[in-house]
Amino acid sequence: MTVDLWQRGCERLATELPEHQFNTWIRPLPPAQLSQDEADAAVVSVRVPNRFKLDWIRAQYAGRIESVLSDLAGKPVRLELTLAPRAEAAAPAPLRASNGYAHATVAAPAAPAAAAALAAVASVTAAPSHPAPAASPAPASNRHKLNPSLTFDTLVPGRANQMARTAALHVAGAPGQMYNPLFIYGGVGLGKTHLVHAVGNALLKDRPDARVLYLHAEQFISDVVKNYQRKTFDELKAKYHSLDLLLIDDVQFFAGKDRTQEEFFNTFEALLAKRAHIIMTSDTYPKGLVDIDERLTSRFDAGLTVAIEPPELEMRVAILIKKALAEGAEMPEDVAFFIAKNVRANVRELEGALRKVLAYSRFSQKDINIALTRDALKDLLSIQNRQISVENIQKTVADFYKIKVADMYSKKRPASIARPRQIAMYLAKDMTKKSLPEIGELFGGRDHTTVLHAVRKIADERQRNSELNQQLHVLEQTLKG
Ligand SMILES: Nc1ncnc2c1ncn2[C@@H]1O[C@H](COP(=O)(O)OP(=O)(O)OP(=O)(O)O)[C@@H](O)[C@H]1O
Repeated sequence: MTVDLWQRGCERLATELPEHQFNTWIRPLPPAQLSQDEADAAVVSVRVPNRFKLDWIRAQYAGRIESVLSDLAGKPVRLELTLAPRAEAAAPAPLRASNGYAHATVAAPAAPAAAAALAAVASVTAAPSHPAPAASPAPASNRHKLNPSLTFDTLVPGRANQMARTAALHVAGAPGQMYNPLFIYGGVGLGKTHLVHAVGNALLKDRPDARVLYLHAEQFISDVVKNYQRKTFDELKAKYHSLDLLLIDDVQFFAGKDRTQEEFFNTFEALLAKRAHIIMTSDTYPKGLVDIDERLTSRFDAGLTVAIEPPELEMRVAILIKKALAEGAEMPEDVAFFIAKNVRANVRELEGALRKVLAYSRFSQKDINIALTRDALKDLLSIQNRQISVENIQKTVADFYKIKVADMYSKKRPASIARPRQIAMYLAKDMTKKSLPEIGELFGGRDHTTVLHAVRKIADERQRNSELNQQLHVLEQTLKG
């Protein structure tokens, strides 16, 4: 009866929630238990594997779940979320492993309640640190690979990295406890490496004797090869299995490397067994990794998987201002907006543009303003202007959503066509210098108010819908070549 109610509730939620939200938060939950409270009201209890997920589900979805269940049961149903016991939480959820659901981008919090929940999680890190696992002093070599300038202080927070940053802060404050392993994924240059270094640096500040190792997946591969040739696997074990915190970047590089995967699996199991923490980064979510054994990918997904998204405009501006200050330069806000509007790919490119502007200003001994910035970035800006035309946008968007280019000018209205058309209008306004009437003309002689409506709608939705934001980001990158 309960399972049935819960099952039906899930089926309903699957149709009402965006797919990636359902797959990330609701689908992995185990079947619920039904009971009655003192007032004889129905209570549905669900066990959630960790506090982070519990806070998030409570803040974001509890009301929705209750109303769906109440509706289906024909009477009020109260949802009770409880933490699963450790052993239960640590096991990879069989449902996830077997059904291969798409573990997509984690949505950024929209409601204040969610922000409060996150703040509550973050504040846990301020508590005194947990007792360190018994360890002899760390060999100095175990700490060498951390970059001391990549800290939480130098990482600009924003919607794009909110979940990942909060989880990372939590791990830094209480390694070996929750979110183990922590799996951080996202596109190039979005701050994954920065974040994992920040955890390592924070832990070492707190516990200088902790054994922390940061390395790129390729270094692990070459270590395995070296030890394989020399038949010195005990050395490999001694190096990795003794760590308190392993930070490993770009695990997608393990693809097709069977022996490495086997060794990593052993390392992984050994570290988790002694409650050492593992943080991994990758360009995709665990189930999206190719040529990596499912035995590994399901373990990657067994702790917490979070995305880092491309930063939105305001965050790009904040990053520019902060990085300029760190270089001893003052960046006027209008200039920061100008650069941020023109350089959107990722933070690394943003840094590149900033370096050019700062160098140009120093070299010409002029203050930083828009005119100087235009000059400094003229190559970059002219490449953009040359490449992006409305026709190009229409073709790219039509290809992306698998509709005909002709549908961009047609009067057809089904959502499968109208929405890509609105997206193309939005991009046309954002990425070209064309006016609303000109864009309307190029979209089959539509009125400028139609274009305006599309531009506003997509811009607004982009703020709230991380899946759309990702798609737009891909389109923007494609258009910029
Ligand atoms: N939120 C941020 N605040 C400040 N600096 C940032 C932020 N995000 C990224 N950066 C900076 O951008 C640069 C690129 O970041 P990083 O190397 O961490 O990216 P990545 O996601 O690991 O990329 P890749 O997949 O290419 O390794 C670094 O210099 C980093 O310090």
